[in-house]
Order: sequence, then C-alpha cells, then structure tokens
Amino acid sequence: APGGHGTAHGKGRDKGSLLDSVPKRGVLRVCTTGDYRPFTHREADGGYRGIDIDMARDLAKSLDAKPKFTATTWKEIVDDVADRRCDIAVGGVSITLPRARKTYFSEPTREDGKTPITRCADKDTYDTLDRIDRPGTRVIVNPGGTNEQFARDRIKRATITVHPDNTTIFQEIVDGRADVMMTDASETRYQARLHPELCSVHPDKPFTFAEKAYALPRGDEEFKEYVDQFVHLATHDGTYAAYEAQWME
Ligand SMILES: O=C(O)C(=O)C[C@]1(C(=O)O)C=C[C@@H](O)C=C1
Repeated sequence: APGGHGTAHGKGRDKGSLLDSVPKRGVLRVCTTGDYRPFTHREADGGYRGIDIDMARDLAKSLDAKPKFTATTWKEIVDDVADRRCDIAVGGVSITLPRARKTYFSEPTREDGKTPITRCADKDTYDTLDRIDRPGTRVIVNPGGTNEQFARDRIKRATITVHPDNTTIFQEIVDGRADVMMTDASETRYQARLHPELCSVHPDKPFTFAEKAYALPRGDEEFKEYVDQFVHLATHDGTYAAYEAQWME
C-alpha cells in the first residue's frame, strides 16, 4: 500500500523498521536453502530443522511472531533479502564482501572455512591445494555459493564438476564418481560422521577464513541492532552451543 507501514511484501522501502512491523504482522519471513546440515535441513515432511532454524524460531518468538520459512538457493539467498522477499536469510550463510554490498550481516554465529573432504583412503593425497589441483583430480562442488567461488578461483588444472543437489553430493565421493569436495570445515566434520567412508582433511586448519551470520536488509539499523543483540546473547548464554551439540551429535 502506498505509504504503508510494515508492508509484508514487495520491494517497497518501507520507512519503518522490521523491529516494529514483524511483531505487528506476527510473521518473520525467513529465507533458507534447506540443503546444508547441520544448519538448515528440509525434511521429507516439508518442515525445516537445524541449528539456524532453531535460532530463527527463537528470534521470531522473541518478536512475538511466527517464522515463515521459504526455500531458496545459494545463488539467490542474499538477493532475497536485498530485494525484501525475506526479512532474514539463515542457514550456514558466509559473510563475504560482495554480499556485504547488498545486505547487512548480523554479528557472526561462528567461524568456518573451506577444507577438503574425501574418501579416507585418499586423505593424504588431497591435503593441500597444490596436491588437489592436478590434472585427473575430480573436484565436485555445489553451485551458487562460496564453495563454487572458491573452486573457480583456486582450481586451474583439476576437473570441476558442479553437482546441483547438495543433499546427495557426498555420496558422489563415496561412490567414486568424484574425488574431493572443498567445503566448510563444520560440514566436512558433520558429513564424515554421516558417511564413515569419508574423512575430513585438517578441519582445524582450513584454507580460508569465513564467518557465518544472518543476512539482513540494508538500511534497517534498528532491526540489525536487535538481531545483533539476539545473536550476541544466544552465542554467549549457551543457547547456540546447545543447538550445535544437539545437531552435531
Ligand atoms: O554460500 C555460502 O555462504 C555458504 O557457505 C554455503 C555453502 C557454499 O559455500 O556453497 C557452503 C556449504 C554447503 O555445502 C552449501 C553451501
């Protein structure tokens, strides 16, 4: 509506803050990919589970609102917030400078970085970028996010295969259709536990440094301030750690 306050849709640059409009409408619109355990996972029943899903539920509750989860892709997740299709994007999202030109980021929830995951038998073959980036090595990557960016920037000689489904990508390595993936250390730890054939390679010394955070609409200082406080408290009062322990187990 023209001059509308707290409009729930469209690109309209509403003058008010989401800090007021979210409680008023009773809904927090959350964009998430649902393909990145343990942060965001879409179940067969359509429900979302994971560390950042629990966090988003708590954030919504603290604003007297219900979370409304909308599925998106790694290619689109930051634009979803920049274009105000969602109030917040969650689920293992990395802070990058190109993204920070489009959205604000909350205070970080954790540190992470890219490290290899491969069949345990090949653990010592794929431990450095030089040893990975050789002709004949089959690097597999999910599209649209920082993993693909990293592979495109750093892999010149090995083959890159883009696998569109991040929920089945690790099985490709188990089955020998690919050799190695470079992804967040937290994910390599989680997936190595899920697939006993796979090993995480030096997850304590990843190739890159990245922080996970929530993407927020640019310009809404009051909402960012609130979400920062929420994240700060949850990451210091044991809430985030408890969700992590629950999902990492
Ligand atoms: O793009 C990001 O922010 C991510 O960290 C997500 C990303 C990726 O980099 O592609 C990281 C790990 C998962 O395998 C899926 C997606």
